[in-house]
Amino acid sequence: MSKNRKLHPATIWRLLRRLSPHARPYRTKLALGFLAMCFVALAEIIRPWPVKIVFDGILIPQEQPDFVMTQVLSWVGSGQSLLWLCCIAILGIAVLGGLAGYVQSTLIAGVGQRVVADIRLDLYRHVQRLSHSFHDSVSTAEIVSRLTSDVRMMRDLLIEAGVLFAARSLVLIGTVLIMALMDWRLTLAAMAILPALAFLTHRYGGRIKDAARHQRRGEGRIAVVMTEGISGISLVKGFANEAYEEARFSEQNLSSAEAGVMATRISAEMDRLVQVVLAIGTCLVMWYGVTRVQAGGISPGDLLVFTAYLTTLHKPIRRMSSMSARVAKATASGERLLEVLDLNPEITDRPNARKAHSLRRWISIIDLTFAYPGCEPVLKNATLTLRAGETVALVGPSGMGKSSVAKLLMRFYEPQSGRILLDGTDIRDLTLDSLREQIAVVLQDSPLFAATIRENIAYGRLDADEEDIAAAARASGADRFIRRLPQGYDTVLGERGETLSGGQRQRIAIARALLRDAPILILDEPLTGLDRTTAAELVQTLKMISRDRTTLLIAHDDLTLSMADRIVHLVDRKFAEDGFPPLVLERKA
Ligand SMILES: Nc1ncnc2c1ncn2[C@@H]1O[C@H](COP(=O)(O)OP(=O)(O)OP(=O)(O)O)[C@@H](O)[C@H]1O
Repeated sequence: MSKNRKLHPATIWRLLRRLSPHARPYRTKLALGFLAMCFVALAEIIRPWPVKIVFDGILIPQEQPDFVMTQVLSWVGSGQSLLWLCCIAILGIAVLGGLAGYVQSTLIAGVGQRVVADIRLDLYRHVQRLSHSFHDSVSTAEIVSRLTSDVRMMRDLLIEAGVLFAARSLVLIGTVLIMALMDWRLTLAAMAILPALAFLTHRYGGRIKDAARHQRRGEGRIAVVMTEGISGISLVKGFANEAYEEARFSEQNLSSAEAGVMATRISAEMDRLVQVVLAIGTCLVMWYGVTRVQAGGISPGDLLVFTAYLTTLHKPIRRMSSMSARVAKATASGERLLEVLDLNPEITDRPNARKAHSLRRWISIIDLTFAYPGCEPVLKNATLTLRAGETVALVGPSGMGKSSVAKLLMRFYEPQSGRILLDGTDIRDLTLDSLREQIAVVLQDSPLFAATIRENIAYGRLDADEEDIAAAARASGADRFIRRLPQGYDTVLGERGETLSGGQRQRIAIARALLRDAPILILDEPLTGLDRTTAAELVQTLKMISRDRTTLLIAHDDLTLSMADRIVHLVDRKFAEDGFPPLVLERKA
């Protein structure tokens, strides 16, 4: 049996400790919920007593009534008024118990929802801050699944394990206490099945957790296949690969469903065995209880209370066993959440990092060696200087590492050795935010959001006003086509800006970069996929905006290269100035 097949109390404890701070702000509501829960437990415990009183006071009056009966009889007498009192008590218990139950459920469910929202926010914040290496290794859909369904399962853990466990324990302890006061021998007989129930819960909990973990993983994979199939719908249709996608989806779908069926089957199997054990318990109590009544140890009313209690007792025990299954499922989700929460961003601010105030904006890459985890180095002892305000074009065969240089400049990754200096300061001694504030980026396919054009441009500087946004759009040449759109700047774009043409998307991306007004500009193949006329127009715009900025231009084509002051080749993991044999490119006059 694998280590994970059991329901580990230590894991639950670790999860509760880690996640319970989120419940702390709701202490008052939880306390009120707990109070209501005590009322529910009390109602549950006193529920069978009016019937016992009717039995032992009216139907089969006892010669030697017990303490409770003596008190009731001396108070109310044994006539019609006792029957009335019992009826009113039954009603009262139902109404008040129901009310307390309502308060308990609504308060606790409300807190549960809020706690889930807080945990989700925390996780989202954390995921946003994790380094690129994490995002390289985990798919978007997988992250989304952790943020949604796994977090939802946490509510089960916090509420089920933390709160309802307490409620059910209260009922259990109270009932056992009263039973023991009434007749300890009969109580022992009723308790005889507890070890069997505990064993079943323990044994099946681990298996259910295992199956649930498989199901959750399967759901994560479904989300991945689904996201890819839907977001890449043009590709799927273009290659007429609908049937292939369907088969891929169907395989994951089936495997997740099978894991779900397995979890349900194990749950049902456990339920069946629990029922049998409970029936054995009832037989024991009935048999021994009748003997005790005949021997005069307890009254017939007491036996009635006992059998009623047995059902009361069974309920929390049964719920606890099904709860253990839910907790097991939630623990599997919780572990997945902790896996993410326990990760620390690899790239963070150094303790004495200071803010970047780039004045001259020259960049020196010195003796830099960099490799992606587990890969061959992309750069090896590479050295390059970008003087303040110049546009340096980086050229080289595809896959050589040009974009990686840009990512290293933005400190998305850490080099294995060497340094990158900004105005003479190692970028690792600058705060990450201030470093990235110095840089504006235009990529070959800059991502746009499914938001308005205005919001997409303003993403470059969130506090930009209307005039700044329009000015940036005018400078990038986007203003003309935006104004022709029926909703202008309020036009909501399709996912990833797909309702615009490639050239229009690039102009919006340039406007966004312009709005940032950063001293350093990274242009990573900004004209890819554009026709010659559009590209030529954009080159003019880019030339204008890169004039006073230190610009790293990653390019292949001569049109883009015409913007460069200097051309540098990336060959054999090093930078080399122009004139390198495979590419004969002229230095710009
Ligand atoms: N996140 C990553 N993890 C591992 N390897 C990566 C990662 N990103 C890029 N690579 C690899 O590093 C190498 C350099 O990639 P990079 O994107 O920097 O090349 P490039 O010169 O910009 O290519 P292109 O001109 O085609 O855009 C490639 O071999 C690529 O497969």
